[in-house]
Amino acid sequence: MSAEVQTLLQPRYFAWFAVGYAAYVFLYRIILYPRFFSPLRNVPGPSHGNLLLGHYLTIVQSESCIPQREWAKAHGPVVRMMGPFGKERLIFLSPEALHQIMVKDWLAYPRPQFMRDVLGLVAGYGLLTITGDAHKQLRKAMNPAFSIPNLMAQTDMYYEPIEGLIEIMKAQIKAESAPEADKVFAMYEWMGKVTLDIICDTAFGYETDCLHNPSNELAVAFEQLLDLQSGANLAKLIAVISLPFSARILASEWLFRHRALVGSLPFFGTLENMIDSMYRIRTISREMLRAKTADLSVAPEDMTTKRDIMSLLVRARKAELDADPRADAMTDTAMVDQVLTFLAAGHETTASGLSWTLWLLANDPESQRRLRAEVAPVYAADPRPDYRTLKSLEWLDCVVNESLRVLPPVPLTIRVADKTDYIEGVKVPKGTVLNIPIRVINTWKPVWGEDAEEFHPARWLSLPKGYNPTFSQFSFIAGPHACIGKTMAVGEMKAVLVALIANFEFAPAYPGQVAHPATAITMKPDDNMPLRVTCVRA
Ligand code: HEM
Repeated sequence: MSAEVQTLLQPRYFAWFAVGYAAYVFLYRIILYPRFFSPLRNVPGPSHGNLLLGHYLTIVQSESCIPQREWAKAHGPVVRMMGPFGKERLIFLSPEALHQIMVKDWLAYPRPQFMRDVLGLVAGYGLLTITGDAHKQLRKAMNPAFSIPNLMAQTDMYYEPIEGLIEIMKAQIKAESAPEADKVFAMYEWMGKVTLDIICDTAFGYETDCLHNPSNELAVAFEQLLDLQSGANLAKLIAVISLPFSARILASEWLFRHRALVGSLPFFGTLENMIDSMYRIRTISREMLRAKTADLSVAPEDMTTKRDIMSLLVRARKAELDADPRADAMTDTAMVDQVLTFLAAGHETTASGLSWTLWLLANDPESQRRLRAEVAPVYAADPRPDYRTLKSLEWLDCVVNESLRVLPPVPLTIRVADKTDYIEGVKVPKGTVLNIPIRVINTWKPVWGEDAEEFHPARWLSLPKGYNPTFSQFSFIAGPHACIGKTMAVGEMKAVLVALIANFEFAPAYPGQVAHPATAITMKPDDNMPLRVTCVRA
């Protein structure tokens, strides 16, 4: 080694290099580049925000999508905002841009790695985390479970949990000694139980009955996980997950056994409960899979019955291995991840959608009365309306569409540009993170008018001129990554609402009640949505 190289390797020179590099990052990447050199520097948007963190803290500490909505109002449908360390982010709202990002060039705009890692951890490495050919293949295998004939056959399975819910609520109201016989229910908690029972039964043929069994392990673990949902905890998770190998370590048995270590850490302590609940949910999913694999009725030729999600997966794997025992079939761990994806994606979203709908109806007695007038005779004729009947109820359709528009359970999604390209005439450099603020798109005044942020179900009876059926109400997004469970979720919400509205009247729990949407991945009421419930049907 030459003397010059030896000199350069001395610790004090290393320190100088480190200081020089940090100064370069700070001065050039964080201050100079976004202001003077970036091709995005002239895209309209808010001023640069915090020197180091940009608008990150504003976003994490605010109600979901509210800052983005204000920026879009001030700057228009293409907005530049700042992420941490000088990283620029773009917001796009127009149908043309959304079509390019989500539909036409979807492969060039995947979910960013940190998002896939977070989703993989809390919702399994499945449809939500893969892309390209692997995604196309899995989606094709899953589609039959969400076909209209399958959903029509499935609708009747929603009613056992729904009837259980109605019975419990009536009994609890009756037990109240107050003469007006009403009771405040934490509706989000009850919606969580009913949707968990429904998804476990319809998707996995697994009976949880968390409605009657509050200590059900799966329900308790999900409750614990959802209680931790907040922008701050999500930020901690993203910080941890960006470390190498952390995603796998966080899901490992070793960390579960040593989770107390995490609990003792300052700042990151809350991750202990997250590790605990995620591990328990995985264990139960593994049990569901084991039971299903052992169920001999899930035979490859049995295509008429057992079209639930897990049977489809188990059957596809069995057929693959029967044809070639050395085939590279899905492992048990990969199958558990699929189970987790459907449990997580299909349960809490629908519970939040239902809770927000009840909240909006509680604050709009006229819309609620009109809904009751529509559904009560249907319910009286048959308390288990089928798929077609649910679909035919016009006002119910307006209410569900409008609630999902104003308070979408998934308020925001993110993509990253995998190549440099132009969107809406803006040159978007490779690596730019794109914000798709669903809540802002859904309440965009140039499309929906001045009252865009208000709940008016009647607007669906006469849609505005600028309405685009794919991109104006974007709650399930569009394109190859669009929600596979959309039709199921809407049908399930309608079935629950028919029974609830036919039997009960909903009002705010106390005067001046305000809703507080808490967001991490989904947007849920952070106070479990207490509502005052009165029985209107014996
Ligand atoms: C009101 C209820 C629901 C809402 C608002 C909703 C919304 C969404 C959204 C916005 C996405 C796209 C996420 C992204 O790409 O960033 C998505 C994807 C997905 N949803 Fe839903 N969802 C709901 C219910 C369900 C149900 C009931 C299921 C299944 C039983 C489900 C399964 C999935 C899956 C598997 C994906 C990933 C699709 C893919 O990438 O191919 N969802 N959902």
